[in-house]
Amino acid sequence: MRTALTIAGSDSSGGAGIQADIKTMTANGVFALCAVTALTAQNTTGVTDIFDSTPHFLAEQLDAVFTDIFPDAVKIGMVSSAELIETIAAKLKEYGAKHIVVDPVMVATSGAKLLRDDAVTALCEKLLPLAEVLTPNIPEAEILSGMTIQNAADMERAAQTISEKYGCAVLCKGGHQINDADDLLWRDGAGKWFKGRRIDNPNTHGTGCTLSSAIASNLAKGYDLDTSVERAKAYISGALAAMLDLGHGSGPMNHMFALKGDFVE
Ligand SMILES: Nc1ncnc2c1ncn2[C@@H]1O[C@H](COP(=O)(O)OP(=O)(O)OP(=O)(O)O)[C@@H](O)[C@H]1O
Ligand SMILES: Cc1ncc(CO)c(N)n1
Repeated sequence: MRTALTIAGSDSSGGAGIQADIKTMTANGVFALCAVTALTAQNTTGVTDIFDSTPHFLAEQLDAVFTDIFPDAVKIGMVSSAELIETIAAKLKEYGAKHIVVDPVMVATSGAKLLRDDAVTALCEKLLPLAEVLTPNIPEAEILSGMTIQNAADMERAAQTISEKYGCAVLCKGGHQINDADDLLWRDGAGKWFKGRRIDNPNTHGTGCTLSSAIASNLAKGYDLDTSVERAKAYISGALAAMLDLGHGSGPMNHMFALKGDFVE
């Protein structure tokens, strides 16, 4: 069985972060490994508190994983401080990790800030150059490119700028602002649009975590990047289309939409 590692924060509401990643990897047929960067006290209406792992304890988790079950792909999500980012970058280099997907998580769907301002530089200098693909949404792409994005042409310019700056592919997500379900992949000097069917579902908590984990799962299984993005979009469309409705805010998706009924021996 292929394996994928998520390095991310825990979401107590189960819809984003490590929990979304593990469900996504499992649903996509790979064995999920995890290293927790932080605990968040969070639900569908917001984040009330964050408790960071120490850099030492994060390094211990990464050593434990890489020296035993070497992951076929790695997904990185919420990492709130420069010290934790530096720890991850050093360990990924030490072990020669492959197929690294970085979701540059900065702000939660609910508006909570998940990355400290002083950590943006560490993210850009240490982690982004290790990535095979980055998956920013529009506000994140604006910060990483230093440009304002108002339309599809701006998305293309920003993705190209980020890709050239950090030497990796960039999947800029149209998200909830421009072309809801249309994402742009910029790689090797050219852009390709992945058009999605817009699903009228207000419950989008954890969509970014889910998409990046689905891409990592497909890379782990040996698919090329274009195919991995295509398959990840099909997966997230299925999870959104299942129309789960939990909680008082923007709720989680049904990651297990393809499971049929209860397990019986
Ligand atoms: N209503 C929708 N219908 C279909 N696909 C959608 C919809 N909303 C988002 N998506 C898709 O979900 C994926 C994640 O994109 P999104 O822009 O929501 O990420 P994000 O803003 O990083 O997520 P998060 O809210 O978890 O931080 C993308 O592939 C996007 O096209
Ligand atoms: C732990 C965690 N990671 C990422 C996100 C982004 O959706 C979130 N809300 N919570």
